[in-house]
Amino acid sequence: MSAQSLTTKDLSVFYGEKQAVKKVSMDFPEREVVALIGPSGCGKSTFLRSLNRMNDLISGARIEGEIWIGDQNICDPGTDVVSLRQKIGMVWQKPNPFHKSIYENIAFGPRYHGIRNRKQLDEIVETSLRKTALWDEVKDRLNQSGLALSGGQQQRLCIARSLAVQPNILLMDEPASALDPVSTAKIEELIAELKKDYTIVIVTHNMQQAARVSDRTAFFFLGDLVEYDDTQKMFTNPSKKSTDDYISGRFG
Ligand SMILES: Nc1ncnc2c1ncn2[C@@H]1O[C@H](COP(=O)(O)OP(=O)(O)OP(=O)(O)O)[C@@H](O)[C@H]1O
Repeated sequence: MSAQSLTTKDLSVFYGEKQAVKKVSMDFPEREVVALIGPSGCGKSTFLRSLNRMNDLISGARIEGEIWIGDQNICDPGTDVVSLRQKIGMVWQKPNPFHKSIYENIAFGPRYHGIRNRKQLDEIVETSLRKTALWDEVKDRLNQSGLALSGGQQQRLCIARSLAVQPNILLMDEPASALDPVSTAKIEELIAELKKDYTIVIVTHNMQQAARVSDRTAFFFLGDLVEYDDTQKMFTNPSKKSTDDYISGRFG
């Protein structure tokens, strides 16, 4: 099993008594993009956050079931969540660069994980910024604050920051919903490029975006995984009526 393979088995997530995700079993093919869609409150973000144990940070949240990355069940209590989150990066809806320079935003993670050599850090910064097509835009102002960039550039900086610690899997929670159409198109192009190297899971409310960027699509409703199939099939000939209703805008 490769470190890029991701599988959930009967994964449930609870907030106190409330069950937000109900026994979801999914396989995420390596180096493909899977889109999670569904109406507000159906558990997409909760499910996504559980994949790198971010829900641990929410008091009262609890997981049941299994999440396999390669041959490791990351729900096991002995799991090192710091190294887990290194291997499974997360990009949030709103760009959230650190209050640091562009350079330091990228170098922070590798330094935290023990890399001190300046030349090595320089290389990581350049490579990460090139992967997100940001290098040419910022190479002459690496010491400027990351917050001085445009919203779209900030989001690409945050993606570059995730890549700097060499993850295998990227989780993205509505990564373009706060961005203008041009920046959104750049993020979508970037996702298409990144899937050559990474397994990507993206939550989106934008049906066109799901259709454009993903290989497979999962439709969630009230915490259940209703349907999971090739994106083309989901958008042209879904098996379930509720999927069809949602995709064609009849509810949600
Ligand atoms: N921190 C929390 N504490 C308690 N309940 C929560 C918490 N976060 C989410 N929930 C509840 O869990 C359910 C699923 O929420 P979640 O945010 O995962 O849905 P979603 O499909 O991602 O919604 P949206 O598309 O609006 O982001 C909702 O009923 C929500 O109210």
